[in-house]
Amino acid sequence: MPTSIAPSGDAGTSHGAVVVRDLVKRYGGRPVVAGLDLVAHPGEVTAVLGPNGAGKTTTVECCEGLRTPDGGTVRVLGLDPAADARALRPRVGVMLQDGGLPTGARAGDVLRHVAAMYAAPRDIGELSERLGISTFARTTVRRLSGGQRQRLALAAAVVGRPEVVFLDEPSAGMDPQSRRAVWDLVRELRADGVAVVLTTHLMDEAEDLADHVHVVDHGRVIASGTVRELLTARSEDGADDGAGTVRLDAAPGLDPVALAAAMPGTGWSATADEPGSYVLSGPTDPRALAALTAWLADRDVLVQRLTVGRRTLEDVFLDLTGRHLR
Ligand SMILES: Nc1ncnc2c1ncn2[C@@H]1O[C@H](COP(=O)(O)OP(=O)(O)OP(=O)(O)O)[C@@H](O)[C@H]1O
Repeated sequence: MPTSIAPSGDAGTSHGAVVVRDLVKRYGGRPVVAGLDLVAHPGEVTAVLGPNGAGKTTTVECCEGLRTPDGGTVRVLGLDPAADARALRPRVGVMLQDGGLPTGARAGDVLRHVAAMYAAPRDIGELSERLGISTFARTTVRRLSGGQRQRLALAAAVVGRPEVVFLDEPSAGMDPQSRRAVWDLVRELRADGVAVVLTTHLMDEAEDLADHVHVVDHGRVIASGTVRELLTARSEDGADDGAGTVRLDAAPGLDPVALAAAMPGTGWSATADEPGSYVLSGPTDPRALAALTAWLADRDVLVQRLTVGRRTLEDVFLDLTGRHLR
């Protein structure tokens, strides 16, 4: 594996609003969560980032007490989510991927009903306004669009002023304006000291919001750290991977190892994404690009497209697994 980014070191501590240790969950004998560790702290956004089927939702559902783990331990605010469900209910907010909302009720009534279950709920009018719920408050849930349901589910998750909030793909299917409203609300929750656990396969969501990211694949955390730590992680040979990515389209069949070796310094890695499409990661500067184009010219290879960009969590995932997040 072309990296030495370590899974979270703090997963072994007992501190944290959410502490998951060595979690195992099987479906039909198949482990979909296979020894997963993570910790989420108050006043932080913790992102669980991974491709479809990585085990993110299953992990969060174990934290919510909706699934029973087959192994390992899960503690939320120091309590067992299954055994202590009653004590946790007023302290934990949950936004499920499918909304989990009663489909026959009107949106506004759903929110009022949920708010009434809490001792000191948020101001419903203010929450509805900022999430744009007022515009569809009289519409029944079954007639709402996917994005509207998401916003209602988010409002229902936070209306009771929880200490911990689990948000599963919170901005999936939303237009840019709604997404901004959701992200602003998440930042406000963090500022209020809430522990926010966010599952997503959207790298920009994780990059923009998360204080700490756990990258999950095949039911395990394969890398963990702040976004900055992950983007500037050091490769196995100790060289700095740097902050740059060069994407190159040219003839298929170029050797990625030779491509990386053509670059100045030791901090370069390269992968052949698909035939004729290459991604190089390393300290991108004018000298590096000159070396690359000279190497290609020496081999009479015509560049069809060459783009230079900053490294993203997508690149980190690609480096770790050889696959794309989506
Ligand atoms: N109730 C279930 N019974 C059987 N298999 C399940 C069940 N729930 C989930 N799975 C399987 O477990 C694996 C992990 O699913 P999970 O929903 O946890 O992944 P995910 O990372 O949240 O993916 P996505 O981003 O698509 O939501 C998938 O292969 C899924 O098909």
